[in-house]
Formats: sequence, C-alpha cells, structure tokens
Amino acid sequence: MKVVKFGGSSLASGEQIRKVFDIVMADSERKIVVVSAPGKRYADDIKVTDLLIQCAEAFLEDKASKELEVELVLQRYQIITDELSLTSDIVNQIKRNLLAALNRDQTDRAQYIEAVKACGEDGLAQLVAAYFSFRGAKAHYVNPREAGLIVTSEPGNAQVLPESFAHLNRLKERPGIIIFPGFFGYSQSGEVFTFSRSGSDITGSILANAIQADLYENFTDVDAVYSVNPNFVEEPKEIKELTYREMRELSYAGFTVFHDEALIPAFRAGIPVQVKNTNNPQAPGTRIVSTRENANGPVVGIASDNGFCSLYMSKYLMNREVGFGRKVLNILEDLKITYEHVPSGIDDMSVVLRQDQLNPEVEQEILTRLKQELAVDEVKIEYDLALLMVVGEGMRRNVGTTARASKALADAEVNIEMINQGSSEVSMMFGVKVIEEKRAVKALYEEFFVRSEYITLR
Ligand SMILES: Nc1ncnc2c1ncn2[C@@H]1O[C@H](COP(=O)(O)OP(=O)(O)O)[C@@H](O)[C@H]1O
Ligand SMILES: N[C@@H](CC(=O)OP(=O)(O)O)C(=O)O
Repeated sequence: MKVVKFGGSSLASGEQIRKVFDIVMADSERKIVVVSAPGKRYADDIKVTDLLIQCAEAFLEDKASKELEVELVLQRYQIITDELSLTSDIVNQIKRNLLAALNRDQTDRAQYIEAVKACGEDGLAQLVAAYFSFRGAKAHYVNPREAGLIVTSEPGNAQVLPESFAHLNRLKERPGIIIFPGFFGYSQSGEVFTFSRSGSDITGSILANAIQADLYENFTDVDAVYSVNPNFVEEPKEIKELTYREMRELSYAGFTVFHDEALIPAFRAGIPVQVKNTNNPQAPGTRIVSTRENANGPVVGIASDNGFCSLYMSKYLMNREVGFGRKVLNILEDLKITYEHVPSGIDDMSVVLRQDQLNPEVEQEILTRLKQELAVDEVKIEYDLALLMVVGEGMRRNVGTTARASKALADAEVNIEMINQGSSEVSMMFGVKVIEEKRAVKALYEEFFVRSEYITLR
C-alpha cells in the first residue's frame, strides 16, 4: 500500500488534477491520496492558503473588501470545476463550508484564522474526490476529524498526538481510494489546528506511518531533489538517494521541496519516501531511505536560508564561569525565543537566531539583561546573515571537507562570519552575509559537484 501526497503546484488547475488522476490510477497500490490547497499556477500567482489568510484577516477587521476576498478564493475552485467539467454542486458545498468558517465566533483570533486556513485543503479534497468519482473511480473524501487525526492546540504549528496513529490505521480497511486533506488536524476538544506552512507533507508522512505503507510518494513540480536549490544554480545535479538524516538537515536548512518535520513519522516506521514530479512521473525522482549505498563523494547537498542574526557576547574567563551558557539560554527562554546554533570560543559565545523573533524592545531587553545579569564585556547583534549547510553522511569518513569548503569560499571572496561543524557529523554550517549567500552557494556547488566531477573524469 502506498500513500501519495500532491503539493499545491500539482493541484493548481484542472489540467494538473487530470495528471493526478492518471498517476493515482496507474498503480493500484496507491491507496491514500493527500492533497494540498490549490497552489501557484504561475510565478506571481497567489496560493489559496494565502488568499484564505487575507480573507480571515479582512473579516476580523471587518474590511470593506471582505466579500471580494471570499470571491477570489471561490473563483479558484470555480475555474478548476469548470476545467474538469464538474457541476457547480461542489463549489456550492465549498462555499457553504467556507462561509460557516468565516461566520464563526471571532473571540479567539488565532483559532478563527486556523479554521479558515484549513478550508483550502478541505475544499480541494472534496473536489478531487468528486472528480475521481466522476471519472468512475471508487474514491471518497475523508475528514481528519472523522479519521481521528488528533493534534496539539498550537496555531500554525500543531504536532500530531500519538493516539492518532491507531485511529488512522483503520483507514486501510476502507474500500476504494481515500482522498485526505493535508495540513490540518483536530485538537482533543474538536478545534481545527494546522501544521506549519507546507505541512501537507507532514499529513502524508503521518498516514504512511499509521497504515505501515510500503512507500510514501511525494509528488511536486521538480524531477528530483537537487543537490542545490534550482533557483540558485541552473540545472543542478539530481540526488538519486538520500538518508533521512541528510534530508532532514537539508530541508531544515532551506530545501523547501520537502518539509523538514515530515520525515520523522516515515523514518520511525522505516518507510521510504520518494519525491517525484507530477509533470514528469516517468522520472525516477529521489528516494529517501535509512542507509545509502551510493557514496558519490562526501557531500550530497548544499542548502542555504537567510533571515538569521547572531547574538555575540564576550567575557574574559567565560570558560571558567559555571552556568554562563545556561543563563544566556534562560534569558532567551524567558522571551520564548528559539535558537539554531551556538558556536563558542574560550571567552566568547554566539547564539544564532531567526531574526524575525526580535524587535527593538526585545533586542533591548536581551542586551540589558546580558549586561546586568551576566556582566559581559561586550555584546552585539549582527543582522542579515545567511546560513549555508553542507550535508553528507560521507563527511564522517572523509578528511579535508571543511578545508575544501573554506578554500572555495575564500577563492570566491566570501567572508565567513561563522563556522559550526555540528555534532550530527553529517553537516557543516557556514554563516555569511545575506548579500553573499548566492555567490557562496555557487562556490560550494562548483567545488563539490562540478570541479570534483571534472577531476574524476580526467
Ligand atoms: N534542492 C532542491 N531541489 C528541488 N527543489 C527545490 C530545492 N530547493 C528548493 N526547491 C524548490 O521547491 C519547489 C517545490 O516545493 P513546493 O513549491 O513546496 O512544492 P509543492 O507545491 O509540490 O508542495 C521547487 O519548485 C523548487 O523551486
Ligand atoms: N497549503 C498549505 C499546505 C501545503 O502543504 O501546501 P504546499 O503543498 O503547496 O506546499 C500551505 O500553503 O502552506
């Protein structure tokens, strides 16, 4: 049995949904189909989830444009329905559900937005199920509440609760193909909560674990996971096979093609994940597994992400002060700030954070508390950093990878602000200024994928 997830780009139009139908019907093992909300049809298009967020905000603020915002959402479903020659019944049903969410109680703002956001996936799952039936397939929509997908009550950041897996396991006994909306579940008290953005990947992985699927197929709009972001380098090398650890590091560090939290449920059940292209299903794609046999050099991929800052502090004899690091992290915990890395020296320490967690007041509070409570000699925050992650299980066995990476960056005149060879042993992090991000990624790609191939060929 297989679980198949289709991303928003695979469901953005009637033409795309026809491809989805053909893919699912081509393999009778494809039992559960997880769908996202309609995504972008072209570069400047707006995803339905973003339209829904705008819509919820317009209702909360009682803006004059609120009816128009509803129309924009419904239009997307109407166009798809027309393209698939379905009757308007399905759009009327989607409209009723959306209006019910929009007209609900607004006391809890976050909860209100959650309920509206989930309408994107929920409506499209109903539409896709109607289309499959129209084409003569035995398929039906299943709601996550009815199926027992129970999650924590964290708006936009829900986590699956363990009891869900036993409930969802029963889905495999249902006849026909199940069309399941991704991205959200229900709390124990029955309220909708969504996963973090792009979280339909997580739903697919949870379902694959729950039914002990043989494979979790994740269909998107690229032929494979590439060794570097294809928006940075033209026609980058495809990755054939990756381990869960490598993929988790890469997706967390910027490979948006697969959600970083989506690997854990599949990994725990030992289910391989295959990333494939809806627009080119013949392409083999990328397989994510526990152990990898193909060892093509120490590095498998280079990811990058920006929007980070570094909180730097120094204090003479910091190394001898018991509890210094804990006190710094306590201050951040008090302010509910998460951190990414903590590179440190004898007398200094940096904490790398996502900078959207700071504002002038929070920044001032951190600086004041560090000076008053820890008596640091120097403290400063450096903004606009990009983190580059060089990933590969082969790095554990190879000597000199760090030297090669730093030389490549030096040759490209990229100033390295920070290096952290993490304890995971499969990754190495470089901090650079955001303006140098692309140049740095290209230099590393050249070093590990272009130059090394050239050398081997010769
Ligand atoms: N290393 C990478 N390999 C492949 N795609 C990548 C990589 N890094 C970023 N991407 C981007 O991820 C996109 C697919 O993810 P996403 O847009 O979320 O798809 P979906 O709509 O299927 O959920 C690709 O079109 C590509 O631009
Ligand atoms: N529609 C949601 C969830 C999702 O997974 O979308 P996509 O498959 O288009 O990344 C979002 O935009 O966040």
